[in-house]
Amino acid sequence: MSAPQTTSAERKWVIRVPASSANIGPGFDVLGLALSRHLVLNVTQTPCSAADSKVVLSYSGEGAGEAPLDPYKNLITRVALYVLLSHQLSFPSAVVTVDITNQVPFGRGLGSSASAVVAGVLLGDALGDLKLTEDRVKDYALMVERHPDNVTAALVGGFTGSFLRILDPSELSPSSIPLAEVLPAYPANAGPPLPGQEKPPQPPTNVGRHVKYGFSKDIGVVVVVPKFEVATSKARGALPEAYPRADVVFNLQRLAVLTASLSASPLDPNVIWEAMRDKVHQPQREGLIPGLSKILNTMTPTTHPGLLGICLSGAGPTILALVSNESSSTGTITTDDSEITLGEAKPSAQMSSIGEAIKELWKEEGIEVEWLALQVDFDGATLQEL
Ligand SMILES: Nc1ncnc2c1ncn2[C@@H]1O[C@H](COP(=O)(O)OP(=O)(O)OP(=O)(O)O)[C@@H](O)[C@H]1O
Ligand SMILES: N[C@@H](CCO)C(=O)O
Repeated sequence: MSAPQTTSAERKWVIRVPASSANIGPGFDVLGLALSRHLVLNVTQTPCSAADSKVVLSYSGEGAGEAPLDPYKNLITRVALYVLLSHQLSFPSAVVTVDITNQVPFGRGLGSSASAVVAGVLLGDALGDLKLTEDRVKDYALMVERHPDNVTAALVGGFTGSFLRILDPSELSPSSIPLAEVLPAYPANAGPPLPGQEKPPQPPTNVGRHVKYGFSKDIGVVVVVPKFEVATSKARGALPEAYPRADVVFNLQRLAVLTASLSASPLDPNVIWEAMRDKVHQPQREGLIPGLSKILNTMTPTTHPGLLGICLSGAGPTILALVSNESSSTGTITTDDSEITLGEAKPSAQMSSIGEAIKELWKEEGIEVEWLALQVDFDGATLQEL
């Protein structure tokens, strides 16, 4: 490994990555929608001697108290270190402070790990002065989070479709290294990797490919977030290895219609609602998310005017409802339960009634929830040097 890079002046960056919802019904491991909640890193790098070098994390918001503050254990800084090591670099000879503010709840199906991984790649990019392209950032993120739906939406923003490319034999070895080698577990008395150790290869190029679909500005988003977590690994463990052909066709037909129907004018609630139904992951996850099928089948455009479609968000347990946006605006408001701020949408009467209706249905299952009115984040991840 080369000596850590040295710097001559203080540098500061802000890294901002949106939350995301994956699948959007039939698009399992394909579709993603970036949402207006954010993970924000304020980073300062102050030059110092190699002996005084350190990385200091502070953390507030979602996951505070749970996310490690040791830079060799925190997901964000471990990913940054992976990017640096694969360029034969390490953390710089500097005091690096990373102030993390997180609005993306853990394990709820709102893409917290994808936001953290994308933020980590951008942190490594900044600290190593690597000037990675967007595609290269995606390659690194996909080496850690190995399905592309949340990562793509968090990185590029908006409504996305993505796939993993079939790799040539020559590319297979760097892409198939185990996650434990990409992100090694450092010892309990954590410290930097020893020189000569832990040099993961750089990923192949263009590991994932994506498109951005149109998404009507007339659509608002209500997310209903239960007060319990479902780990993505557990939710994936609930899925079978093989599916009946009829179920695959059911999803493919709806996926094709859904991607175009969300940018149509006028929006057709009956088409969108039906196109957001799924047979390959939602029914299988019912056991982990009590009341899921009841809610998805009870809430329709007929019973709840303004509702366009409804689905599980990512691996759950959050439910995502797309709602006609016409009378909402962005701002700060107070509801019965909480103050809603920071880019969330001021809910229209229809959004409020849909959020409350889902909350009531979940109450019947003994599950407490919080609902939020959000908008789509069309910008995606940003790295800004101050
Ligand atoms: N900001 C963060 N800082 C550190 N670790 C994080 C951060 N965000 C997420 N993580 C890690 O990722 C885990 C959550 O990942 P998981 O894939 O289970 O859920 P999710 O990404 O929120 O859901 P989904 O992928 O279904 O949208 C957390 O328990 C934590 O270990
Ligand atoms: N497509 C993934 C999203 C979760 O990260 C799943 O549903 O398991």
